[in-house]
Amino acid sequence: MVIPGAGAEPRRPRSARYAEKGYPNYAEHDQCPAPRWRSGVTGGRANKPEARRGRKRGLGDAAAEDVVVAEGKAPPPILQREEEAAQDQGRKRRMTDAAASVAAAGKVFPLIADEGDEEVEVSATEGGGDERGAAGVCSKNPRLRVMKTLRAFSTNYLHFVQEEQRRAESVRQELKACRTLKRQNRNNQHNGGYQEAKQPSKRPDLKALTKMRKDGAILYQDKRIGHLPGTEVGDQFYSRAEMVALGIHSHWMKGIDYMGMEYRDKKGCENFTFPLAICIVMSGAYEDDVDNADEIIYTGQGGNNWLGNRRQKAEQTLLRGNLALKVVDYCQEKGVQGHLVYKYRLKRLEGQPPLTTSQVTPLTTSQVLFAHGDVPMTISELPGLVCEDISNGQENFRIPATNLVDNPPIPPSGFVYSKLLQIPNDIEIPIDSTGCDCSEDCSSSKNCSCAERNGSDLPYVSTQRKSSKHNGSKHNSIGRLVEPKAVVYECGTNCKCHCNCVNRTSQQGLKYRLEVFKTKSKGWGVRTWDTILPGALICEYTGVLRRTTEVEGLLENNYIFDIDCLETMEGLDGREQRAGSELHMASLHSEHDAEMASRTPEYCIDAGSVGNVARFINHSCQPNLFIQCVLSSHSNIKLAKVMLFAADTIPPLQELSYDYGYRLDSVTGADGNIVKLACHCGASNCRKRLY
Ligand SMILES: C[S@@+](CC[C@H](N)C(=O)[O-])C[C@H]1O[C@@H](n2cnc3c(N)ncnc32)[C@H](O)[C@@H]1O
Repeated sequence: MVIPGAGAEPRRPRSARYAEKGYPNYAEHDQCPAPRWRSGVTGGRANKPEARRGRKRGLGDAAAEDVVVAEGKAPPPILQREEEAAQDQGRKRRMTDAAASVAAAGKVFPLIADEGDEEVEVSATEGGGDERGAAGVCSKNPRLRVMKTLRAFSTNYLHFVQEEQRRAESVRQELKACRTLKRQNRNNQHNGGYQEAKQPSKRPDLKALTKMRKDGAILYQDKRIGHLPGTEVGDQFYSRAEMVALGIHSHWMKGIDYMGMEYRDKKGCENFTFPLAICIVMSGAYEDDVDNADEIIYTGQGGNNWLGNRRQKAEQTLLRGNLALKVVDYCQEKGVQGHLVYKYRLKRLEGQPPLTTSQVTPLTTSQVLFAHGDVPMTISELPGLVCEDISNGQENFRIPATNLVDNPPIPPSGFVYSKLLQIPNDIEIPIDSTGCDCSEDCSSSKNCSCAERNGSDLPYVSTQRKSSKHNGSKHNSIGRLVEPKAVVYECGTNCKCHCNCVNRTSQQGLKYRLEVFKTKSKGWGVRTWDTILPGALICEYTGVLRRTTEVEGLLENNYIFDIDCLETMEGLDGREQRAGSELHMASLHSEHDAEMASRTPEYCIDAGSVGNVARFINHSCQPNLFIQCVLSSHSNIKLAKVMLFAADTIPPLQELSYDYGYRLDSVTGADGNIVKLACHCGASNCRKRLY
């Protein structure tokens, strides 16, 4: 058959989609720190600093079918083609093996090379690809490089959001100083300010990409045909900018990424015909798209009213990306709005792993449910529902529990839910007598003393969250931690700002719908129903505040968390050390010399019999959360609150996890022997043991 485009054996492009339309609100974190866990096995090691310092606590190708329409001839409709193909082959099959590329909303389906296939890497400048990763990060594990690059993008993004908000605020203040608009217009300087305020600044996500390009931090800097190491079937991207940061897709807006005619003579490209599509994004923006996860009907690019109602407003042409994708099964037909659009049928390659979400949940069907970032579920419909709300109404959202593992299914038991940390009478929490003088939100204040304590900027930036009809959230603005610190100083009792001030982010309760579910090998776990953005607060780790000496020797309590800001920041064996931590450590030392005298944590949080949803969050060697110590109404870091934040964009139904931070062989039993616990996190870099 004729394949205009593909010469010999076609290689498979990647196809991808991102979960939400529009550009995202990101954040980032470099490395997940080590929280502080105590094993209930014995209290033997609790007073051994060397044990504590360990890991122990704390913490298609478009290619494919050669069904191509002869130039100038109207192609038959897809289904007709399909039928023809099926008849041709004498079996019920929709497309040939070759015709298989695909994605489900928000997922990447790196197309798996056949055995013996070599990945073709093509540099725009010379043969051979270039993958440097997040600003020169040289991890050998491609998956870790992908994670680090995404986190680097988020950090950059949040910094630029913060910078933009500062700029806008200073212009606003300047304008406020003008008495009347009339006077502003007469006054050149102020008019200049007004103009500046009106000038849209470059988008923070694009600024972040520019910076990453400049720093050589884009992971795959040159276009490639085929699978990109480190990306996996089921990966979801919140924005195309993330994909550009990785180098999966080269444009932040266009749907089809392709290699143009200039690649014809490049080394390694001899067997291809160009232009050749290498990656597509299915974002939900085209109303003519159909997404069945294993098979999608993809609308070509162009003619969409991006800035208006996002409907098709003009006919598409068979140029650029559309031409590059014209190598599979495609046709031209009238779309929903009556304009001619190009449609391409793309199918998953046989043998690809199933979608991650369908592996973890019985909720998913073959339909892609998460195009807008949330699971459209009601609690009463949940399969395996054993409890409608483990929080008994204490949280902003109900937290259901499901159990599809035990027979008969049983709910979580043996604890009392408490949204707040319980303070026993014999532990006195100091209260600071000072606070900031800001009115309303501290982010709009020029001289916030709480910002100063955090090193001049507030630790959080407020970003808008897309409203979701599913979660009924009234919380459209989300405070996100720009980067992890040894300690975050929030506004507290004596601050004059409003309770919705962004610098009270951890005091505002749950912002995402969570579910406690029974896992096959780790007991209960927690997963999200909403897309969680990097830097967003998940929840506090609550329980009963105790002296560490009290819990020594407590057997069978797997829910004790040592409060140790230093170790959380330093990480374990340097593994989880966060970017800039030396700086934070230095400032922490200078401010808290007295408390630092002893490195032994004095207090811990015992969630054994009283606690919140955090007590169900499991350990992972490749976690998506990290621990952050937070101080608000007092300054004693030994009594800091322990908060869990998102390290990455976490798609719906993904299990939440953090690194418990045990060091191997650091836990001993009552008999003095080392106790081991197997890890079932399933990460590619799993250490196989929690301790
Ligand atoms: C704080 S609890 C987490 C919630 C717990 N799964 C439950 O059912 O309540 C910690 C305990 O969960 C289990 N656990 C957590 N992460 C695990 C992992 N990656 N592999 C195996 N077991 C894990 C271990 O028994 C651990 O002592």
